[in-house]
Order: sequence, then C-alpha cells, then structure tokens
Amino acid sequence: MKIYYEDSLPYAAEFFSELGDSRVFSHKDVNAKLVADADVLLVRSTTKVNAQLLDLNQNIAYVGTATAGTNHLDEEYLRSRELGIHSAAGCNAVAVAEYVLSALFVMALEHDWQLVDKTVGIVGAGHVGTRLSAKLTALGIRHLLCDPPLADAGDPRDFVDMSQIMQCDIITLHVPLIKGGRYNTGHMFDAKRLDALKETQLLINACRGEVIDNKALLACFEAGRALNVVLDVWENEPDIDQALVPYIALATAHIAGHTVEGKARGTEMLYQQVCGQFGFTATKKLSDYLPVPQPDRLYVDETLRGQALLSALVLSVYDIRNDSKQFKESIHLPDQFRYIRKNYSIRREFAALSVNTGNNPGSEAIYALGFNRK
Ligand SMILES: NC(=O)c1ccc[n+]([C@@H]2O[C@H](COP(=O)([O-])OP(=O)(O)OC[C@H]3O[C@@H](n4cnc5c(N)ncnc54)[C@H](O)[C@@H]3O)[C@@H](O)[C@H]2O)c1
Ligand SMILES: O=C(O)[C@H](O)[C@H](O)COP(=O)(O)O
Repeated sequence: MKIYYEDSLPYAAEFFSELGDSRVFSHKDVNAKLVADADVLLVRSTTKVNAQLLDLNQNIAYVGTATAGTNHLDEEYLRSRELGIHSAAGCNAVAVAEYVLSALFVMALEHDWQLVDKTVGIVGAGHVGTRLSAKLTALGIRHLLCDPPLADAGDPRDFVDMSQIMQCDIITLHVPLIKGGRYNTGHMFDAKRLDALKETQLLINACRGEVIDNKALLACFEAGRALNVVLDVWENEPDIDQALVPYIALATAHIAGHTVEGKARGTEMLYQQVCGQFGFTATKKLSDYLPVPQPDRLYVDETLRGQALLSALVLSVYDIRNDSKQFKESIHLPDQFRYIRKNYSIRREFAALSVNTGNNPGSEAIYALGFNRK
C-alpha cells in the first residue's frame, strides 16, 4: 500500500511507516503525477484535494485531512470517487479554546476588563465552541451559544440567535466555512453586522477568514471606527490584505490550533481511520511520541488571586502577544504568512503542565481550566 503524506503532519513517519510504503511530499510541489499511484493520501489544510490532484489516480482508496476544517477538500469530487470526507474533527479544539482564553486575558489587561462582568457569545458550538464553553464555565464567565444546525437537530443545550449574539460584549466565531444555503457562514459578518458592532465589543475570528468580510472590516477602520478585533484567520490566506493588519488588536497567522498535541492528535486520528479501513490493528498511540514539556510544572504566584492569578497562569503557557508582535512586525516580508506557520514554535496545551496550587483558594478553577493536578 502506498501512503503519501504532507510534510506538515507531525509523527506521520512514526505512525504510518509500518502500514506500507510511506512517502512524504510538500504542498508546494505536490501534483497529479506525484500522487498518481497513492492508495492513501494524507494532507493538512495547505494541500487542495480535487480533480486536478487526483484525476490521474485510479487506485486511491482513502483521503484524509489531519485538520478540523475540510474546506480545502472538494467534497463533491471526493464523493463522486466514493472516497468520502475523512478529517480529524476535534483534534485541535482544546488548542483553539486556549488561544481564545489567551486573547481574552490580554484584552482584559489592556482594557482593564473584569471578565466575569462580560458576556461571551460563542458562534458555533461544535468541538471548539464546546471546549471553550467548558473553560469559560471554569472561569465563571457567562456565555451564550449560537448554533442553528445543532439547535435544529435537537441538541438539548440552550441556544440563542444571532441578534442576541450581537448584544454580547465578546463574540467569538467557531463555525466551518459554509458557502450558501440555510446555514451559510460566508461573510456572516458582512458590512451590516460589522456596522452594528460597538467599539466596546470584541470580535474574535479563529475559524475561517471568509466568515468575516475583510474588505468591509477594513472600510470600518478606515472610516475611523475603533473596533476591537482579534484575527487568527484571514480572507485569501496566505495572500492576506496587509492594510488590515495594523488595525487588528491581536493578529496571528492561522496558528490557533497549532499546539503540539493539536497537530499530532490529527495525525493519530487519521492513523486510527486508516487502520480501521484497511483492517490493521492500531497499535501506536500519541502518548508514545509526545515529548515531556520543559518545564513540565508551573508554580502559582501565592500573592495573586482571581483573574490576576488565572491570567498569569494562562499567559505563562501561551501569551498571544508574542505571536501578534512577530506577525505585525514581519508580515510585510515576502511569503511571510506561510513562513510563520511553517516555522511556528508550537506550544503545549494546559493539560501537559502540572500546577502545584498549594493552598490557593482558586485551585479548582485552575484544574477545571485543564491544567494537570499531578
Ligand atoms: N484557526 C485554527 O487553527 C482552527 C483550528 C480548528 C478549527 N478551525 C476552524 O473552526 C471551525 C470549527 O471547528 P470545530 O472543530 O468546532 O468544528 P465543528 O464542526 O465541531 O463545529 C462547528 C459548529 O458550527 C456549527 N455551525 C454551522 N453553521 C453554523 C451557522 N451558520 N451558525 C452557527 N453555527 C453554525 C455546526 O453546527 C457545528 O456545531 C472548523 O470548521 C475550522 O474551519 C480553525
Ligand atoms: O481546521 C483546522 O484544523 C485548522 O484550521 C488547522 O490549524 C489548519 O491546519 P494547517 O493549515 O496547519 O494544516
């Protein structure tokens, strides 16, 4: 069996080499000829999988993406080849939720906000939205969920509509890119919604760039509106509209999901799927490969309490300001969006770190946030 995998899948050699003849490729030079004899094709979001890539291949039996989003796969084409859509749904949900928390704590520091006085509107209550909801609950932050597809499907949680989301102090977007139809998310934040935002609100997009109309957003800023916006994702990546960057409070290069665990879990999920489909027993586990973080233990500053304590802890693991600073200072350089993503020094998830809380009364919130108790 010939297994072709994109070079951005961590631990792919470790997981797949025993299953067959495994070969690595770069998204920059992958083409139809190169993968013409693949039985299994494993990608991340940087490789577009469509007729152009697969029409020369008669044998392909499995195509999988080690990411949550699937909009780089031509679903209609894959279905016409009876291949289906295989993804790593949920692999990086914790990573994105922790990215959002870092953004919230930084914005709170910069604007002197007490987060427990704010209401967060989560749009999209799937893997990411649900993880974020759990962490906000741990922090005692009020939040509302908006997810019409889940509401229509009978999900028992309480949902609100977009008009209620628009009243929230903080709005964070976690929907797939769906172009058209009843649940369209393309330009969900169009000029009209952006005009309705107040300068006291915060809008975060860590799902797909096309969910916010970037031209309309730039027009708001150019008209003098001081909106608070955090963007991890942009329209037309990697060739984003650089004019927008200086206006964005915290700007990053589509790395919200890039924790060691989030990326590697994606590879592990595809390994399990391939084993299932081709009748292999899955013997390998992610825990066999993940490095121990250095350091692996955090100490709580005993003088801090409440938000100050949680903020210090979260930002000691991941401080989004570092990524934003690097992004803003270098994004004008050629091919920089891709460069940052390729060379990103990926971070760890809270669960990889043990916290000794001593007698701190805030301990339960720390563990409920995901930190390890050991
Ligand atoms: N920035 C990153 O690094 C990063 C990482 C992971 C995921 N993502 C993106 O975030 C998206 C969400 O990730 P996920 O793992 O939670 O996916 P998911 O499929 O588990 O959840 C998405 C949710 O959005 C809901 N939804 C669909 N249309 C909607 C609409 N019109 N309004 C409100 N809700 C709607 C769906 O019902 C679903 O529950 C992914 O599709 C991907 O595009 C980005
Ligand atoms: O959809 C996802 O899972 C994320 O957007 C993911 O981080 C993107 O994957 P990448 O571009 O790193 O392959």
